[in-house]
Amino acid sequence: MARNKKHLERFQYTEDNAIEKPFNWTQLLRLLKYVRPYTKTLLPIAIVAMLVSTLVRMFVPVIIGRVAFDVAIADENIRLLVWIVIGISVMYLFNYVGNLLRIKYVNILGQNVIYDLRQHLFSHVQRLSHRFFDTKSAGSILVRIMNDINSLQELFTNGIINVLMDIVLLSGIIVLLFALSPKLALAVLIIIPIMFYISTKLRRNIRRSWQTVRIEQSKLNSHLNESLQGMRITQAFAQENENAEYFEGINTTNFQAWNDASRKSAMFRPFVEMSNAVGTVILLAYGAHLILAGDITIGTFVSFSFFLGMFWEPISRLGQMYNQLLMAMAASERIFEFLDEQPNVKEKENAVEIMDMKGHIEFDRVQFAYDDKRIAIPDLSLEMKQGETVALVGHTGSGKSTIANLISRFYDPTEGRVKIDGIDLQDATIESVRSQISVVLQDTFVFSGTIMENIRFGRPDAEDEEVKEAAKVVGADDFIERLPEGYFTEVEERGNILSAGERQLLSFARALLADPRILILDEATSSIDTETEMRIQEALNKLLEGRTAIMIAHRLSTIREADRIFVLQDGKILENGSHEELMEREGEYYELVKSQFQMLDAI
Ligand SMILES: Nc1ncnc2c1ncn2[C@@H]1O[C@H](COP(=O)(O)OP(=O)(O)OP(=O)(O)O)[C@@H](O)[C@H]1O
Repeated sequence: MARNKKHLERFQYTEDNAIEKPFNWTQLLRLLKYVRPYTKTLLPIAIVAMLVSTLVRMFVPVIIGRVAFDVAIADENIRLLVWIVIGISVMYLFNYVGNLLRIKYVNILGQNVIYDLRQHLFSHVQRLSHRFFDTKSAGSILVRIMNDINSLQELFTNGIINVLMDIVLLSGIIVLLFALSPKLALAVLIIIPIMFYISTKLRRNIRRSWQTVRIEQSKLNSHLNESLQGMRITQAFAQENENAEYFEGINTTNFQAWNDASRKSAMFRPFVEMSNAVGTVILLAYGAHLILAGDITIGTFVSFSFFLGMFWEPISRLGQMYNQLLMAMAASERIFEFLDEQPNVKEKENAVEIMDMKGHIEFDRVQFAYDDKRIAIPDLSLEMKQGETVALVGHTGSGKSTIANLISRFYDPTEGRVKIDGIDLQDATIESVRSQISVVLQDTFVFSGTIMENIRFGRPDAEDEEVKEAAKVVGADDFIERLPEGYFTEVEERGNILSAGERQLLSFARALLADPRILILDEATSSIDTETEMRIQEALNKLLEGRTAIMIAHRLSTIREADRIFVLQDGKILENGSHEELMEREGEYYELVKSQFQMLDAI
């Protein structure tokens, strides 16, 4: 059994997925702020509609008991009885219309709030810095924007109004019961705490047990899946017995979870019926006694029996609502955690626009660390002149991409300054910096849409002709024209119908269209074969013309033409100069080139 437990440790149910959290007023008030824009429009309509239908439901039993029974029937007044029937029918009509309007407006309100919240969260997440995305998986962000917000839907659609309605209904009924007969009211209301217990505690207990069942089932599924996939290995190592023991452990836990949940569920209905029965017995016994003693009329007794049947619904809903609130606490905690996240790269209030960027880049004693533990760049000073093509080379992890990230201001240096045209990037507006810099990455991201739209992403206001021209310059139009619908071919997200090289040509076109002052090519030519490479070398030269360009490449053949090459190691510059100068020096660069040639020779 100990072994089974060890095995189970592999399938942890993490705290991040907590389904419920304790109730928290501050959080609830913060959530309710999203209703504020509708407090003058949708909310009042829904509340009035709710009040109308609730009042009808509250007064009909009194009219039936105290007027129909005690007056009309007692006096055999048929005329009055007919009027009562007509009156109640009209009231029910109001009730019907009230319900209709309440449900309609409550749904619109809920949808609006969910829409606002999702929009707010998405635009906030979009503004967060790279550092945030470094530490969060896309999946976990997706879950918060979709599932967590969805789980608040019920709270905002029915929750708020239902709570109001149920509180009005319950307190109204209690007041009426006391007005009709305080003694009988006291006796009958004993069942309310029992009902509360059933609807909150017992129900929550049941729900949690079913959650455990689901968790156990998913563990069982994962284990089964893994077992079947690894069957050959299991058999090859003759581990069937061990495996069967593991399986038995998970299977037993699953079985126990089911038993527990079914046992608790089975208690629910009998409990509800029992509490109703207790109420009925009290009403019948004590009510009859009071009638005989002349304390209450038959009509009062009738009203009481109507009201008794009306208790369960609001109490049950309030209990359910409370449980839902605890679930909303967990979801909103996760949502607010993201909303409270501030971008690491902040814009100063008096930030300046870098107009007509020239592209002169300077690193002034820059230090940078992604986290507290490791320093990616200890102390770097360098200069890239306007219009220069600079190549960054060095082993994996030497800091090439980090330098590019600092130029685009995806991160701020921990110390020192990065300047463009003499302006410290931390004093400039983010938009003015990034809009004049283009980054072409090795893994080109293709959005779902047409090829045309994907290239136009570089400059949304570009005409079709300009898009085509850009594609032509980088030599991408050949393959685009060959696609079934040319520029209007739809590519799915990530562009699976295109080869890696084609995707890269596409990103060149995108960058050219954007016409940036600074161009960063991060391993951008790695997926292009040697033949295509030669073909686009010329195009690349066009792309680089008149701009400052930073090329990051492992394949040293692509950077031979660069004006200057920086050789990096551990975030420091080992040497810099043109290809010829560095080859002559026979230093680190020379070694790198030599080792690449040896590798090629060996192939
Ligand atoms: N987002 C990140 N979070 C934490 N550390 C990072 C992150 N990105 C890079 N690093 C670390 O910073 C150092 C420099 O990385 P960088 O990506 O700049 O290297 P590189 O020279 O571009 O490498 P490669 O050639 O493999 O792309 C490495 O030690 C790397 O582990």
